[in-house]
Amino acid sequence: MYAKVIVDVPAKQTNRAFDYEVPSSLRKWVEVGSRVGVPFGPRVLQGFVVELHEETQLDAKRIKPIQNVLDLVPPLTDELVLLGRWISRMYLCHEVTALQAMLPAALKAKYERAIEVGRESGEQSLLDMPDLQAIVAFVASKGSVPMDALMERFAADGALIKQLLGAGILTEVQMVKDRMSTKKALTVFPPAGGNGLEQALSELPARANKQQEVLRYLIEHPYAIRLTELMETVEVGASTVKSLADRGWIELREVEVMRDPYAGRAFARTKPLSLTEEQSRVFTEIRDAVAEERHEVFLLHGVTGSGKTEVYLQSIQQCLDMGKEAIVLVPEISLTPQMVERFKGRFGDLVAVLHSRLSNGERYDEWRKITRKQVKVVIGARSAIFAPFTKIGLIIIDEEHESSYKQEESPKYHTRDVAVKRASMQGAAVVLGSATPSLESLEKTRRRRDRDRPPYRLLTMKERVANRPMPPVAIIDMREELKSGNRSMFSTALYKAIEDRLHKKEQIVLLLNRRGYATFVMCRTCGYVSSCPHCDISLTYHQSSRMLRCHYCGYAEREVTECPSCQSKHIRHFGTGTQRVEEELGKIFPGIRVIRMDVDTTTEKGSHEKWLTMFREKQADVLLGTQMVAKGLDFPDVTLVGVIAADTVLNIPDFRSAERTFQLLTQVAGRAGRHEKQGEVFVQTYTPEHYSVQYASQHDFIAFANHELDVRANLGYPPYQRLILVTFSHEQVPLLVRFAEAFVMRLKEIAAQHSTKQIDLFSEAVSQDQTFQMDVLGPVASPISRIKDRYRFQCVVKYRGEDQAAEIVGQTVAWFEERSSKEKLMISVDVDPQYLM
Ligand SMILES: Nc1ncnc2c1ncn2[C@@H]1O[C@H](COP(=O)(O)OP(=O)(O)OP(=O)(O)O)[C@@H](O)[C@H]1O
Ligand SMILES: [Zn+2]
Ligand SMILES: [Zn+2]
Repeated sequence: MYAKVIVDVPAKQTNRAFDYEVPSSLRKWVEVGSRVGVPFGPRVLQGFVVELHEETQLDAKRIKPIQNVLDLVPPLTDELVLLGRWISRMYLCHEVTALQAMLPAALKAKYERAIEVGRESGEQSLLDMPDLQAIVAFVASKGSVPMDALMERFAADGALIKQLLGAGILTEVQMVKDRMSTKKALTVFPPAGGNGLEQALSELPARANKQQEVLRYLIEHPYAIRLTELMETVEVGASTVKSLADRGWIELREVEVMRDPYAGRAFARTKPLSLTEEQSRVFTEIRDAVAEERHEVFLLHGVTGSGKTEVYLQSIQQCLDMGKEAIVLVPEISLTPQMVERFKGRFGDLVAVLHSRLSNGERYDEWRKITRKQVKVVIGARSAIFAPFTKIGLIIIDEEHESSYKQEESPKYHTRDVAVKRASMQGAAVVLGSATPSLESLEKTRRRRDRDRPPYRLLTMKERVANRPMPPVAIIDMREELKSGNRSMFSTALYKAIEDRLHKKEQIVLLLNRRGYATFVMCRTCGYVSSCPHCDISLTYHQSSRMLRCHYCGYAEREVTECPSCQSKHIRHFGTGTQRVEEELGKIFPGIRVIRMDVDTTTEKGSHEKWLTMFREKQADVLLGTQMVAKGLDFPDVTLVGVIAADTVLNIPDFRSAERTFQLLTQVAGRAGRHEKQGEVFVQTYTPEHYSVQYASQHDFIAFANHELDVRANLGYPPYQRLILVTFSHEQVPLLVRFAEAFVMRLKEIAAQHSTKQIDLFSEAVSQDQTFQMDVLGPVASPISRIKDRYRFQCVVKYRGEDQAAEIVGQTVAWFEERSSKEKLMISVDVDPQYLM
């Protein structure tokens, strides 16, 4: 038997499957999706088996055998292997990069060197020396000894070991292992039924009372028990238990244990709520698709507080009733304990949770619950879409519009599109839920090709549950505030409202989508702006450390009090960041309790959850933060939401700014008045007339979407045209420009050849009626024209007609890499980019 193996080297030359022989001893174990160690040139590499064949096209004599198999059960399924290939073509990455992304970090390979007894007979005369004999005997007895261990054991005999290696009596092998091992714990095993323990008890001397206690306990509870647990229960030391094991009465051995990040937390079980009319209409549609095992994509547009989660829960129940599995994706920052609780509360131990705040070990163990089929539901961020389930009935993506679903590093996949692809491979239903759906998804519910149905189906929930009203939103024109002499960052109305809530002991959420203290430092005399010496962006002032920091590369310098350019003392912080607001609140409302949540206060593990718990327990009056406070939170006592400056996002030069502004305002407004108490929202802005601000204040997503879709159609932006962003970087500008221009020229040539023939990459995605059309904009300097001393140029490929463009760009990159390999030029390709930076 022969295997096609993708090796663990993300490079162009190795981006294909290589043939290996499957030795008969490994035949039972090697499957598609297995990780194996294979000889590759002088090394041994980890690889993934992607195909198995009885025959090979190559010269069988020259094919090397697979060295070892890393897993008893393959970590990837056939389907994930195919999905990996799809991702590598769609998003132009190496196939192994896509496959690696599907595995928990614990399964990343580690290469170890070990010593074994060699096959060659070598100079056997060496073995007449007793010292050498001892070493060889030791290695032989172990089979294989890690290099370090051998050197440690025979520390004085380095020269001898070398001699043995040189003679081929010992040989060095490279081994591939997992970076993370399973966690083991010493466990006590009494004999079956406690047999013989009574006898043991009678043999113990009277003064060994601790040992007696242990035996008595085990006679009553003749089951395996973790050593630490036994020590705690009977209040004895480890040595007491060990001495019993030494006498052979009980057995003590290491057993694998699972790290459960939610161990010890009790989740109150919840029952399905009786659905509102809107909920039940939507649920029926989803349930039918799941019940009929039909692949269908639903876009669930439900206003904030309309009860989308309950619909998800009951749809999952349907899935479980049919013996199938479900994946729930949630943006990383919305994956709070509160969120987990809602799922664990309904489905208990059938739920595994995967997110980046888990340690590698915890994540690995959660992941293994999936491969062992101990769980049926996975809830997690982005990468949970690769959960190795085999019978998926339903995939839910909550807050589907979130840009964090797009992975920023290679593989730069969009989770939503991967989910739809995976669901189509398994015949599963997909629910994309949001109060502010992405325009890409909305457009797919409207698109009509010939007489076909649109690719997605729109489901709508317009009302909050229990007839709770949407909170009224007041837009406050900050220019007017200035005119009337208010120079503070709080308008009079917002100030009064905060005062009122403090008085009533209700809670407040304040949003400012900018961290730090001020955006930048500028000299009022000469206009000098402090900027990063390595990147072309201004530095941000951080009050607590009194430092200026670059948010791209981490560069930091001391606060300046004098302009480095003109020595003027009129150098000041401009703009407002969360830290500034916190300080100001303290000044205006002495004694106010503020929790600030932004990247700077949530780096520590668990800090995000800690802040939210404190706020829930009403240990603070105000939750102030960046977009982190806008999403998914459900606090009954929040009756006021204030947006300090709606323009922060609007002013970012990106074609999605209006959409992001609308989403952010709608999401944060949705935090108010979700329970019995009525809520109120204030949006401060310098551009009150902007349609994104206006429609958000009216809670009118559809009107916003129609307006914005018109804008996009006119400018030829997504969702009507798709984009690929190609970024070039190099330390020297002239070289960079030459390369970028040559690239674009070659790209246009290749595209011209393609427009005449139809290429069918993945047939279902290629539409016949949309003729392929492609434009290349640029090259131009990137908006951030330098990062870490590398200059950046970019070009944007705009196209219609689905996937061919990726293929064309891929060919151009390949052509290019062959010609520029010595030049240290870096090219990065982002298909469907979320930001054009
Ligand atoms: N059928 C129902 N009967 C009673 N209460 C319900 C029902 N459905 C949902 N709720 C409650 O309504 C509140 C809002 O629901 P949920 O958080 O699911 O809304 P959502 O649509 O996810 O909102 P958001 O988009 O803002 O996160 C929750 O407290 C939930 O327990
Ligand atoms: Zn100056
Ligand atoms: Zn920098």
